[in-house]
Amino acid sequence: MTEAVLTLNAGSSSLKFALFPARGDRPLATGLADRIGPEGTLKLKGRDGQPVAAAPGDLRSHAGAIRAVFDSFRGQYPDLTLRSVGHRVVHGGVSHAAPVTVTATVMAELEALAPFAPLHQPHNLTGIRAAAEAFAGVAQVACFDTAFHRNQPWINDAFALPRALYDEGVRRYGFHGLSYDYIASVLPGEVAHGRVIVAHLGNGASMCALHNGRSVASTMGFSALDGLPMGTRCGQIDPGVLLYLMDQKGMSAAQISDLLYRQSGLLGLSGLSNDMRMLETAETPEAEQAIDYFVYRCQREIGSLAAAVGGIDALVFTAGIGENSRLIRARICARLSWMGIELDPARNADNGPVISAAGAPTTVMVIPTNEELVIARAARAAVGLTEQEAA
Ligand SMILES: Nc1ncnc2c1ncn2[C@@H]1O[C@H](COP(=O)(O)OP(=O)(O)O)[C@@H](O)[C@H]1O
Ligand SMILES: CC(=O)OP(=O)(O)O
Ligand SMILES: [Mg+2]
Repeated sequence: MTEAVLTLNAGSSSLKFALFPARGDRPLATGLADRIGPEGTLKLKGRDGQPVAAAPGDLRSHAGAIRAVFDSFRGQYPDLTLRSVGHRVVHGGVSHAAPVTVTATVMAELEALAPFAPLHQPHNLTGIRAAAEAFAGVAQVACFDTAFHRNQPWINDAFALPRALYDEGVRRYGFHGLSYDYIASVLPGEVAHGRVIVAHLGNGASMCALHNGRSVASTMGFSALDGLPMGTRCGQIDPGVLLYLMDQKGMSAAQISDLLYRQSGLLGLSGLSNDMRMLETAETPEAEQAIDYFVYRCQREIGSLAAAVGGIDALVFTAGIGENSRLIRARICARLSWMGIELDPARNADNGPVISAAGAPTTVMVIPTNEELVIARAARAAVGLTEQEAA
């Protein structure tokens, strides 16, 4: 019998899967269901990363896609027993500082948080409902992007608004916590207990200042819009702009939401693409300005987070841009020599793990993130599977 846990990361139109064994860090298989609906597609990879044929299935719904993925995995592992399903859930609100097994009460609580993360949370909950339908009786475990930040000091949790708003949940939650949790768990000994800034630079992008492996401050706040500019999100913005859009241009909340979440950031500035790879090769002045803006805001946020923890021992790059773009890393670090940051160009070209120059006071690293593994560990723990690595 192959005992396994499934992890699920639900986006608006895609679902990422990984099947993990009862013990060990390497997935047995991974999958991506894209454009769920009439034109849904399913791509699967085996343990060696090679593509595997998908079983036929109904990709019009999330539940259908989940079943098709699991049937495909069962084709590879005929004696597969699923012990639990772990889900990335973007928002856990004020109370969830750890993963939780989903009950009807928990589900109602998470539904009530949907207005706080309108473009992420509903999809996460669809994933939970679909998995519960596809695998009746199997534990569904919610793992929150916000949980890792819940113990930040009040001063980083609050806005300078009337207290009643704080009390009703208008706080700086911070996101990408599963990614930061993973990075904190693999930091090398000499920096693990120190002060570290982790730059999660993907399509969504944020940074987090860690001290002794715990989150002290982060760039995202109440929503996943704040802080750094992103693929299509604006990042930090003067709230006066929103008042102007409402009062003077008569824009509705839905229109403003679409503008800030889907039409801004790298896409809005470049007029070309949200994809950093494309901007790096495009030779338009607007694409260059979009990169300049991204780099500059990264530098400013690093300075701000360093101030929050009183100076740093290490800077870690992760996620799509952070792991792969030597250009962006070099450009961000170029103006940070005042913080003891100096890159070794050859190490940077090799994508790390250590990319700082020998003898530089601040260690700079590239560490690939692994949100799936954090989810898998929580899904195992929830059903009492222990974590010793299989021999
Ligand atoms: N080699 C590369 N050079 C520059 N950017 C890259 C490279 N590989 C991936 N990226 C960028 O990483 C981003 C996607 O990051 P990812 O962490 O996968 O995002 P998400 O999980 O939020 O969808 C895109 O902007 C993509 O262009
Ligand atoms: C919270 C968040 O921004 O997530 P993502 O980067 O997956 O959009
Ligand atoms: Mg991501």
